[in-house]
Amino acid sequence: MYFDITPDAEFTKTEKVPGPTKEEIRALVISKMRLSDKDIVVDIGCGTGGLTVEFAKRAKNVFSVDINPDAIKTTRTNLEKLGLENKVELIQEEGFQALDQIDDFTRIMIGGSNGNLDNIIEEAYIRLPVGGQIVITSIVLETATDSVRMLKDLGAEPEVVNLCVSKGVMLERGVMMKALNPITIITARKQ
Ligand SMILES: C[S@@+](CC[C@H](N)C(=O)[O-])C[C@H]1O[C@@H](n2cnc3c(N)ncnc32)[C@H](O)[C@@H]1O
Repeated sequence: MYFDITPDAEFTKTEKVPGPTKEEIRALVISKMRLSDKDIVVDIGCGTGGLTVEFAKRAKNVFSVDINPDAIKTTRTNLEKLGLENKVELIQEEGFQALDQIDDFTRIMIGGSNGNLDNIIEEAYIRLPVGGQIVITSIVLETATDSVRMLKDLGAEPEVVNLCVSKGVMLERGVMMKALNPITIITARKQ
């Protein structure tokens, strides 16, 4: 079982793709996903591959989806760098449409859903097996409130956690705490 989280600085980044989910946030997402090595994970909005690499270290296999071809390229680069490419199938597609191509997933992470959040959540939740887990990260408040509404409509009992992380910057006169963007994490277990 892996306990390490890959440091942010180890990821290859590109200007055209948002950077990896920060390592402290990734640590909590991994815990909320309740992953085992039997799980089949879908990562919608894989971006730089920050979460995909964490899932690949721990799960049986991973399907990573992004609408942006540069994100798929960047995620591939990061998987290869860490020797994890064999665990992951990359799909360049809109998240909702990609779900049609993926069978028997047991965990789903939604980290990007522009314009299609409701459809992705509904399709994902309905297809998860009982005990399966859905996790959504949001920087925009509306994504969080829409996710909660949608999950409640589907009969789930969502949990909501807001994470405000500050990191120390070493100055000559001391340590200055610098705040990162607050992230809301919504989690639900399929009932
Ligand atoms: C904040 S980034 C995710 C970062 C990623 N979790 C990581 O750790 O590297 C969001 C990503 O979602 C993708 N995205 C947004 N809407 C999407 C959709 N409807 N379908 C698929 N991907 C989408 C964007 O292209 C972007 O790469």
